[in-house]
This record gives sequence, structure tokens and C-alpha cells, in this order.
Amino acid sequence: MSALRPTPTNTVAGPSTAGGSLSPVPATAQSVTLSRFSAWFGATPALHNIELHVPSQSVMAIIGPSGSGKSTVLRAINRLNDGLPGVRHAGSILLGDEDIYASTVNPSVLRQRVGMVFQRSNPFPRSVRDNVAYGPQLNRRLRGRELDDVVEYALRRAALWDEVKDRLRQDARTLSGGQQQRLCIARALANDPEVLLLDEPSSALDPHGTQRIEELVYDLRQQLTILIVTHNLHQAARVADRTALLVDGVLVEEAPSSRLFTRPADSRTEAFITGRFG
Ligand SMILES: Nc1ncnc2c1ncn2[C@@H]1O[C@H](COP(=O)(O)OP(=O)(O)OP(=O)(O)O)[C@@H](O)[C@H]1O
Repeated sequence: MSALRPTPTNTVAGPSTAGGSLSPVPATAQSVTLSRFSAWFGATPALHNIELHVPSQSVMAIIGPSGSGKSTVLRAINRLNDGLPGVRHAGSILLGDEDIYASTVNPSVLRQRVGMVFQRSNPFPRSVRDNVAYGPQLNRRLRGRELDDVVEYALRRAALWDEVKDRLRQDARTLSGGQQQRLCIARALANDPEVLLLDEPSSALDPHGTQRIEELVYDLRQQLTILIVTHNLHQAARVADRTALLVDGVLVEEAPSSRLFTRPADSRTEAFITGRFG
């Protein structure tokens, strides 16, 4: 098994602008596989022996009651739990066939390959352009025209370009909440990730903003592997190919969304989706 490394496309990704048309070279989407993955915060167990395979170029929704471990799963895939006091884990998480917890893995490189967007949009207090340019500038040392092209490419992929192309120098915090959330997605996409983790990305948005995010997830699934944590069961049913239910850190059921929401195999799933608990 090889150590995680920047993919070849990460070094050249971004648009070629020959002829003035964008022809992006996206990274190859990767599957994500958790095997007997457990996590603890101090003595408190948060995840128990999770077995979960997310096929490449698909959307997996993770649902479950509050405190069931949904965010912990996402953060484990990005190694964002590393460094929290008392945290430890057992088992493995593979990105494609690469163990993300191998000692050779650089977590910063991992986080370029596995982008994450949080519930509350968190743009830097800088311009729209600078928010998106930050990653490729730092990680790929892009400058000038090449950098501008990557910014445009990422904003187009995030379905935001048309709304901000004349406001690139404006403070990102002047955008609407929904636009800020898509800006955060563009910021992750600028690193040309193979996997995108979305932690309740539309819970702070109005119905229109929510719909834009869902359309975006639907479109991005062709190029990326996406895991989305959501409290909105209709959203999971709409956007996710498969859905996983976590209860008390245990994976209760994982199935195609069309089946899980209509013919759940486990009585706890039925109780959860019919609102009898959680
Ligand atoms: N940094 C931390 N330190 C200690 N315990 C934590 C920490 N983060 C999470 N936990 C605990 O781990 C468990 C799972 O939390 P997690 O945030 O993953 O749940 P969740 O399903 O995402 O919840 P919610 O839907 O409310 O966001 C909870 O019991 C929580 O209190």
C-alpha cells in the first residue's frame, strides 16, 4: 500500500485555457472504506466497529440522532479529530487503497485530497477571489493567470461564478449565506479533491439556498465521492445514492436510499425515519 501523496493531477489540475475555454482536469474520485473503525474521546466511546464502503463517484448520506457520531465519522476521514485531547481510534480508513492513518501520511496533503465544508460557512475575512485562491497558491504555488484560471474553474464547479464574477475583489462576507456556503465548497474544490465531506451544509440556509446546495451535490457526484451529514431526511433521500444510519456510534443500517427510506431492514431505522426517536 503506497503512502498518500499528491496525485499527479493535483500538481497540474485546474483548467487549461487554450482557446479560451475551460477544460478542467479533475482528480480521480476515490472510494472511502471504513473497516472495524472505532473512536473514543477519553474513556467515552463515540464510534464502534464501523464498516462502511462509499463507492467512488457516489453520494452517501449519514443520518442519525444528535450525538450519534455522524460528525465524528466525517472528521475521522479528514483526520480532523487528530490532536483533540484524549482522542484515539482503532481499525482503518482507506482512501482508494491507501490507509489514511499510515505513519507516512501527511494530514495536510490528505485534507487537500479530502475537502470538508462545515455547517456554518466560514469564509476568511478576505476577498471572494482570495478565499478560493488560498489553497492552490499555498499548495501548488500557482500564481498569475494560472491561479486566476483555477479560481474561475472552482467557482464554476461550485455554481457560483455567474453570481460573483464581477465581485471577485469584494469581501467574501458580503455574500449571502447560501453564496458563502458555495464559496466554501469552491474553496475545497480549488484543491481538486477526490472526496468531499459536507457536514450539514444547508442547515443554516433558506429553502432556495438549500436547493442550490442539493443541485450542486447532484452535479458534483459525477466527479467526486461525497459524504453528507444531514438532519434532513428528505434531503438524504433526494441527493444520496446510499444512506447510512448511525445510532449511539453504531452503524445500524446502510442501503440504497430508495430502499432504506421505503423498506428499512432494521426496526431502529424504521423508528428513526418515522420520527419515533431522534
Ligand atoms: N471533541 C470532543 N470531545 C469529547 N467528546 C466529543 C467531542 N466531539 C464529539 N464528542 C462526543 O462524541 C459523540 C458523537 O458526537 P458527534 O458530534 O459526532 O455526533 P453527531 O451525530 O454529529 O451529533 P449532532 O447531530 O448533534 O451534530 C457525542 O457523544 C459527543 O459528545
